[in-house]
Amino acid sequence: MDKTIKLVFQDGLEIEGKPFGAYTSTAGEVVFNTAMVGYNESLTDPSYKGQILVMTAPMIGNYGVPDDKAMIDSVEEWMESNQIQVKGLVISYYADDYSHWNAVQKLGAWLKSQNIPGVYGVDTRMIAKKLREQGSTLGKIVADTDVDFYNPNLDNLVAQVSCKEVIRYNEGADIRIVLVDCGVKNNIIRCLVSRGVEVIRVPWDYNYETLDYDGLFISNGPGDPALCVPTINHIGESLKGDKPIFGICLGNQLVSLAAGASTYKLKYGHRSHNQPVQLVGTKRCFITSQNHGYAVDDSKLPEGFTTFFTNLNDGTCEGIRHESKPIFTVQFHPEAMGGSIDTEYLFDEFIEEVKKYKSANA
Ligand SMILES: N[C@@H](CCC(=O)O)C(=O)O
Repeated sequence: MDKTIKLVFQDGLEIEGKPFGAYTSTAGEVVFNTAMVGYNESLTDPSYKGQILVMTAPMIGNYGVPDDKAMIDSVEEWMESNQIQVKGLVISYYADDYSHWNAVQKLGAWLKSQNIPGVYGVDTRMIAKKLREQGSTLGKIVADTDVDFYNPNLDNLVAQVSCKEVIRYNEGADIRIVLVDCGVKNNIIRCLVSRGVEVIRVPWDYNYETLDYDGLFISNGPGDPALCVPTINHIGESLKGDKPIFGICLGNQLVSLAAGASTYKLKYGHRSHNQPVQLVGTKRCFITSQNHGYAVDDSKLPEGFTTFFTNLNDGTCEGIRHESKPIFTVQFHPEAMGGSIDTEYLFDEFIEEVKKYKSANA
């Protein structure tokens, strides 16, 4: 008889599916992503640490998996980090046969090689509707043995995915950017390096004020932002100075917390590549790539800060900026990967601000 595998929710709902990837049990927070493409990028995005990812695109696996070991300029060429970060993957139709010019293996084989279970043959749109109505919930994938539910948001996931030592890219360039790695996606490094700057990637709790640098970047990352106390304290010190600061996703939340704002958990988060955001004060809308469960409460921002972008679906805060200093942060992902690149220009604006700062302080 063919093996089966179950997705079990905390409220008792059990959904039986077919296994692919590793035949093993796991637990985490169940989240859904409605993007039509980008499963390789999502699976390796460190912000998904501790989560069981439900992808609602009807067919997954059809374009295979590229070489996850291939490197360009010291970062994985095709992936967003050096390993699969999700705890498990749940999809509707699994395409075991793949066809794409850069694919080297099947999705199922790749999951198996990293001991990550997959469930297919389930109604992922029903699961998305359930999570939208009830909110994010814990769940588990049960193969041969049962496991306990696990809440990743109680753990310091950032410490697990951050680099352990300082890494420099494009060393010797004129402009030096400190990148606080809370679980950085590789495309953020690519977006900075391709603009000709040196990137000094430091661990999440590193005291970067000991370094010689011109601009500060705070990365994306997993879990509850309020747990990143050392990072928040370091950013608090930086906010007193004049160096340009740019933060993405968790970076937006950490800069906001350091400034004195608060964060809260959204009912089910934003995870897709078609989230519309409005640049406050204009009628300009950008389509953005997103992956987050928490948000900044902009109903009471600290003095000097104002809302940068607003989500046009639910009105939530999509970033803040300082009224007089070159400090701005966004909840969405301007580096995309996969997703729309409408807002990649924010990297250019950041580097321009850093250049201005550097020449004014030369
Ligand atoms: N972990 C945070 C940030 C996600 C990210 O940086 O991608 C959240 O879920 O809201």
